[in-house]
Amino acid sequence: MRRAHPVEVIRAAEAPLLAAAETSGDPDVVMRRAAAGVAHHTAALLRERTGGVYGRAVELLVGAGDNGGDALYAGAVLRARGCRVDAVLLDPDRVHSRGLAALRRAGGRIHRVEDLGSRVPVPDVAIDGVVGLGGRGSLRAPADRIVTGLAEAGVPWVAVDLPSGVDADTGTVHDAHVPATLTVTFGLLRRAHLLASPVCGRVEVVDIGLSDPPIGPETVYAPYPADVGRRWPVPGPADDKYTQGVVAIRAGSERFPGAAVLCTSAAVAASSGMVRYVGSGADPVLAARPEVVCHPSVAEAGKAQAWVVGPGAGTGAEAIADIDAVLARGRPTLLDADALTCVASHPVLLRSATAPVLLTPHGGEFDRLTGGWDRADRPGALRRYVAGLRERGIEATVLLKGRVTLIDDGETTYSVDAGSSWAATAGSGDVLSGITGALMAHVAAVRDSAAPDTQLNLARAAADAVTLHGEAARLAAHRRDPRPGGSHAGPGGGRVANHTGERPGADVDAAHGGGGRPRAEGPGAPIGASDLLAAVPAAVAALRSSR
Ligand SMILES: NC(=O)C1=CN([C@@H]2O[C@H](COP(=O)(O)OP(=O)(O)OC[C@H]3O[C@@H](n4cnc5c(N)ncnc54)[C@H](O)[C@@H]3O)[C@@H](O)[C@H]2O)[C@@H](O)CC1
Repeated sequence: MRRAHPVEVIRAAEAPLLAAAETSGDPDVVMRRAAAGVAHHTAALLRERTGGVYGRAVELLVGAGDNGGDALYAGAVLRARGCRVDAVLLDPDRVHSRGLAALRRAGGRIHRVEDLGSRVPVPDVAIDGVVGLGGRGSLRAPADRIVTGLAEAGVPWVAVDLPSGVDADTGTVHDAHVPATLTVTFGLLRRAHLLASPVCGRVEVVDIGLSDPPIGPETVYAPYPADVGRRWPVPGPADDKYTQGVVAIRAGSERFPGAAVLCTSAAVAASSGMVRYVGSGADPVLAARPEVVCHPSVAEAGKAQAWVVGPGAGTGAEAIADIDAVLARGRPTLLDADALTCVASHPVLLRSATAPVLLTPHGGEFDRLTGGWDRADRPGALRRYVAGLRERGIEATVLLKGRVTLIDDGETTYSVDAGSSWAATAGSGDVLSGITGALMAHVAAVRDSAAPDTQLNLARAAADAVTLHGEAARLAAHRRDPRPGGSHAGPGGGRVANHTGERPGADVDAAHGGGGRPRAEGPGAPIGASDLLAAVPAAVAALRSSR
């Protein structure tokens, strides 16, 4: 698992290093170490983009704090490697004076913002040293104007520590922010690197000598794709269809028969156990997947280790009665879509739950459940909602969907960046429910046979399912890419996305890019939920073979 920490923990981990630097008589020794890393990775980006480093133009946008100091020292290193370096000081009276002197000595040029006028030379790369850990809120004028101008000109941004305009702890991306192609941070990931990964670009961590800090309730986790692959359930020599987990699905309605097909088919594709179905969509479900076992009612369904209720299932009296009946069966249950609407209007329903529940709202459904939530603090709003449910005695885990999906069980937050936004398509949530339900059934079956008294780690299972779903979307979109190597890579489809950083086409598209909006997802083509579903086996294979 990757781990990311709150600012308080980072500052505490840095304190002994900084104290030692002070007493050594070289107070900037740590900063220079950090800056050397920034320069190293910026040079690598320059080589990638322009084929070299010598003679390339670098612009530094420098704020008042130590983040600006890092940028100035990095500029001095790049200058020594032959770059032309221009530093724009946003607050010349409070600039880091020793960093500034170092850049001057190296031959860098220094500008005040007001002296820039209508200067338009476009650098090969821009370094964001506006704010780091000490940043609060949106980029302010005139930094916002400079950032937007360069981003629209297609200049890649390297963020020092984290992109300015992104809150380090909440990961909130303010309207005016730096859309980074690359973020270079120091020693430890900050929460924002996992919570706001799409605007961080590739994240590089430079070793500055920090020790591992303690983990706590504010630590954010993200699974490595290879770990998800290692955990993914596949049948072993002693397995049969029951030992791998049976998931039962109550989904679909006259109005939404497709939800039943997508959800059950995804569960079939995700694991080799068994899938039961209850609902009005038995005919289309069987036409798509004859191996699904259909039942006339919840009461008549056979044994299942986990249940999924809600995709397209309706919100009427019958649907509500079925939610109640499913919860009363005492098995881990995933509540999605219409079931969440029912729970929002009848919160008492959750009282029937005698086993863990996983709620999987998107932002709008989370609005309904909470009566409105603080969008400036996504992880905080989620944690508070889960804590409220747990106070009511409900053993709940909540998965808040998005490009970056958050999962919280009251003690642990997982953050999963899908790595692309191709999955933002109708029916994709039904596929996610099926995958997640199958995985829940598997972990419940393993738990029941090995250690029935232990708690289920539903949050981790959900994080694994979201990782697979994102990978399936990416593969589906890329398999249609006719460029050599971009598509038709066959099952496994090539390299698995590095979800901390890889953002194909991480640049900013001027056509769409007012304010530095990230460009769409590089190569690939839009997909539907059926395409995503069809890519599930390839995604399992890709994760299982990733290292
Ligand atoms: N402490 C350490 O050990 C190290 C710190 N380093 C760097 O130091 C940074 C932290 O430095 P600081 O604590 O000085 O804080 P920052 O440099 O992040 O920012 C502080 C300044 O920015 C202003 N500010 C806050 N929000 C703003 C906004 N939206 N627009 C404009 N100005 C704003 C504040 O008023 C304050 O003057 C780290 O992010 C990292 O880059 C590195 O040198 C590595 C070592």
